[in-house]
Amino acid sequence: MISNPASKYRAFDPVQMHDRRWPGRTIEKPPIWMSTDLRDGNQSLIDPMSVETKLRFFDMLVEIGFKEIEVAFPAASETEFNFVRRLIEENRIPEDVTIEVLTQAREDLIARTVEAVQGARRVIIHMYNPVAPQFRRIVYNTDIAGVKAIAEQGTRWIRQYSSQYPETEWVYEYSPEVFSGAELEVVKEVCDAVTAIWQPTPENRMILNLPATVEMATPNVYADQIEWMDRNLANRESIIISVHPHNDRGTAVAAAELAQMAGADRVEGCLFGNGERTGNVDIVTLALNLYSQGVDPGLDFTRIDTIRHTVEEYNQIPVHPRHPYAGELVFTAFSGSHQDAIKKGFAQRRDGEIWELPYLTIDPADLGRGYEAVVRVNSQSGKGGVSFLLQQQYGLELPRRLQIEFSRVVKAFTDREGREATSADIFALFEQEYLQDSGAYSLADADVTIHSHGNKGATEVQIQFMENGAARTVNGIGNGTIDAAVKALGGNIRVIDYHEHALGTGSEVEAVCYLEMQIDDGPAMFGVGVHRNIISAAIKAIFNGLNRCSDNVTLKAQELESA
Ligand SMILES: CC(=O)SCCNC(=O)CCNC(=O)[C@H](O)C(C)(C)COP(=O)(O)OP(=O)(O)OC[C@H]1O[C@@H](n2cnc3c(N)ncnc32)[C@H](O)[C@@H]1OP(=O)(O)O
Ligand SMILES: CC(C)C(=O)C(=O)O
Repeated sequence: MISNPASKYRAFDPVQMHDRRWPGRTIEKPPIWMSTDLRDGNQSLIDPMSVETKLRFFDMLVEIGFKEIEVAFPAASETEFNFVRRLIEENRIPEDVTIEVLTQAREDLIARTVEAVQGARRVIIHMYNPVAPQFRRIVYNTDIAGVKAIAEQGTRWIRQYSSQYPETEWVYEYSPEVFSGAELEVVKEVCDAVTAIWQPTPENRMILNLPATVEMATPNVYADQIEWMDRNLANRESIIISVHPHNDRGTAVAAAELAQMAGADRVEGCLFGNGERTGNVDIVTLALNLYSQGVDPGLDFTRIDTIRHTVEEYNQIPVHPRHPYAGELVFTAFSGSHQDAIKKGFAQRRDGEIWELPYLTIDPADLGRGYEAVVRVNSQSGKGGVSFLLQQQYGLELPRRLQIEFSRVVKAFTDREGREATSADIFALFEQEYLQDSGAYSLADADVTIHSHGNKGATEVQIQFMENGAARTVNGIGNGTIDAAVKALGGNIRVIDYHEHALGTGSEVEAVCYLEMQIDDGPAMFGVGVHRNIISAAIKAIFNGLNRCSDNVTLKAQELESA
């Protein structure tokens, strides 16, 4: 890089407009979408698509809901030409879908293009020629009158050749190429001249497509350019203003949105932003941005993962894992505070409510994605993520202090392994820590007797267990099972907290008990028990806790006389 970029590059001149209206507007309806995946997307690929691939891509675009699809530059190659013929001859174009084809303003190319679409019910024939000063000077060696004459002549040829097929409904689209870098008065002069030749009416409108062929300025500048055209074009009521933003500065989505606020009726782009250089504007993002604002975009991305995989295969270009809405990781939180907020959001969410999940702009389920990838755990994660996964995948609802205790176990794992802990890893760690019967203590059997004693009921528990290989039997009476079990085991166990819930459903249901306890002055820690019987689950939780602190434990349990 050079130390003085101003010696090589210059800032884009802003549009002089002091009463611009677009900043105060909002987008309340979708634009007319036009997919150019099979044309602008295709022309940017290392290996352009085969006819078969284009046929499958076309079907997918139809399924998503596109009503206008630029299918080819038919004069470019046999593949392009044959693809258009197959669409038409095999009746593959649904009644409500219009195909579009692109041509330069050259007679032979126009003739070939019209030949390619013969027999189609309705066609948008799209002609472009560069009008921007750089192109006039460098590419055409001509002036404003020269580029205007090319546009006019090309439009006449299109009229002439297309009129040979009156059974087709012809819609004309004209693009003053590199609109983004052209003088607005010049663009207006050329576009008005083209309009005057085509003579659109409010009933039969033509499309003026104003491309950011190269994105050259901040998106507000593009919006100003579009608003200027909206306000100054002749015969505006007979014109559909279309935009075609490229993404050279990485702001094509913003440019397309501001352009709609500025008066654009139609947007051309590609799925996931494929296209020349940095790509065309991404229609998936635009559509789902609308959706997230409560506006039906008219395009269906319910199966976003399938669409993404298919497009990756057809384009032979991967979609970035962080691509808005579609990337593999975009609904995934690794960091603790995000996971905590998401977990709380899910816990508080009720069906039918407005979506207000922290960090998740839309419900992944609306795009056919599950919630399992919403939270993933690595060394940046906290208790929220760990407990979310145990709850979502295994139905375990850990009490808060157990979440804190267990997340240390997981943190030690992720630090040690230097990698993500999957749900399976986390559950294995949980099983290892809390659900194993091995250890110094193991429960063999327990009998519970309820003594009514009038209103002052008492519970008696007899427990048979192994302590360091020796069989023992103890007995205790208390206010409830846990109290009685604790007394049977010697009374130096203090229960601090207790939670239980059902696990599973139907005949497979089990009970899980979480018991926080302290032995003598030792640290508080949890034991967990799972059993079909809730009482056994509670006693197992005590034994699990004993095993977890067995190094510091001396039970004061008194052997039963009879044992
Ligand atoms: C911004 C865009 O995406 S525009 C679309 C671009 N897409 C493509 O180009 C893909 C398909 N293109 C092709 O396959 C080829 O370019 C073809 C078959 C159409 C034409 O190929 P060629 O005849 O070899 O011409 P080439 O592409 O090199 O074009 C250059 C010539 O066309 C002229 N030209 C370029 N664009 C246009 C236009 N829109 N209208 C009129 N003339 C044009 C150039 O000035 C140049 O003329 P010159 O030879 O007199 O200097
Ligand atoms: C043909 C035109 C619309 C184009 O692709 C561009 O300007 O980027």
